[in-house]
Amino acid sequence: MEVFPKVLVLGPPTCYETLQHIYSHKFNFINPNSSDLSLHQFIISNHPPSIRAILCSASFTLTADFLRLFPSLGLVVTTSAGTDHIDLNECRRRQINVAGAGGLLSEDVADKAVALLIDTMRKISAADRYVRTRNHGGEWDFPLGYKLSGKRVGIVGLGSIGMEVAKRLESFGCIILYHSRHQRSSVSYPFYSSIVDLATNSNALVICCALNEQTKHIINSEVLLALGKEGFIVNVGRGGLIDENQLVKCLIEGEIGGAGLDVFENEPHVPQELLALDNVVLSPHCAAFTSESVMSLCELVGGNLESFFSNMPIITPLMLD
Ligand SMILES: O=CC(=O)O
Repeated sequence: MEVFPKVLVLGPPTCYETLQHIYSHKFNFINPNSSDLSLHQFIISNHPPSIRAILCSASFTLTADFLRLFPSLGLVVTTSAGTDHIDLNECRRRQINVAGAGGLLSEDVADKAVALLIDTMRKISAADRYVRTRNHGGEWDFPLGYKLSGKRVGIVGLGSIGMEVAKRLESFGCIILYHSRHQRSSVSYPFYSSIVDLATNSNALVICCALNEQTKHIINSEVLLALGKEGFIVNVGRGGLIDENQLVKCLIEGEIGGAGLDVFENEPHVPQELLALDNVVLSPHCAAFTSESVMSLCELVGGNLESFFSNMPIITPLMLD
């Protein structure tokens, strides 16, 4: 009987069902989330020593301790653009390859960022609620939103997602400014090394950088106050980039104009206070996923696994130096 390489599935990623369908004749997917195997049962089983690859989504945290359960591990494939859920130091130390989504999700995330910005500024979701709850006759008297065209939008993190956001917002007539780890010589947008200065000079901030020790709570109360009462913030990065308690406080006290949030600090928990605010648009961490991106992810993940198990270079390696 042919023995297929074992791939541990954690998360499980949105594309897993399709992937399983296409690749179950090549890989032995082990999904401890399934009804017949719990994670604990899996860990104490005889599987861990023979696991050579892990497939995960951003919702499963791969700590160094967890990775140490797999002495033969050679590859981690994540279906996410972000890699903050993986202990990259441990992967580097053990020379475990890490494959990410590359730039595959950038366009979808950028579309969602722009949608959230327009939604919060033009009150689209609030208008929808308004019509649904007042559709019994009587005058309409809906509050004014803000024009997007001509606004100064500060992008935090001008990587592949940030660049797609900039491109889209330029075509809406916005003026793009940015903050990034380094100034980029390939763009002429004004660069701000200080995020408070960026906020002071922006009507809206779009947060698209990676979460790491340097960027945790990069958006704190000082930044939010600098953004101001008519300023808007959109987060399609990670919840931990914003000090959520301070964000909630600023929204309640009217210190900023509104927020469009795809991500939260303690997912799937969303602070109760946000649910009651009409100037906040909430989304369940799904900016990256469309029918099309999930199909493309399947192909990419399958390609990365096939390359790894045939000793070829993986397609979208993360450079761990
Ligand atoms: O959040 C989703 C991703 O990182 O792709």
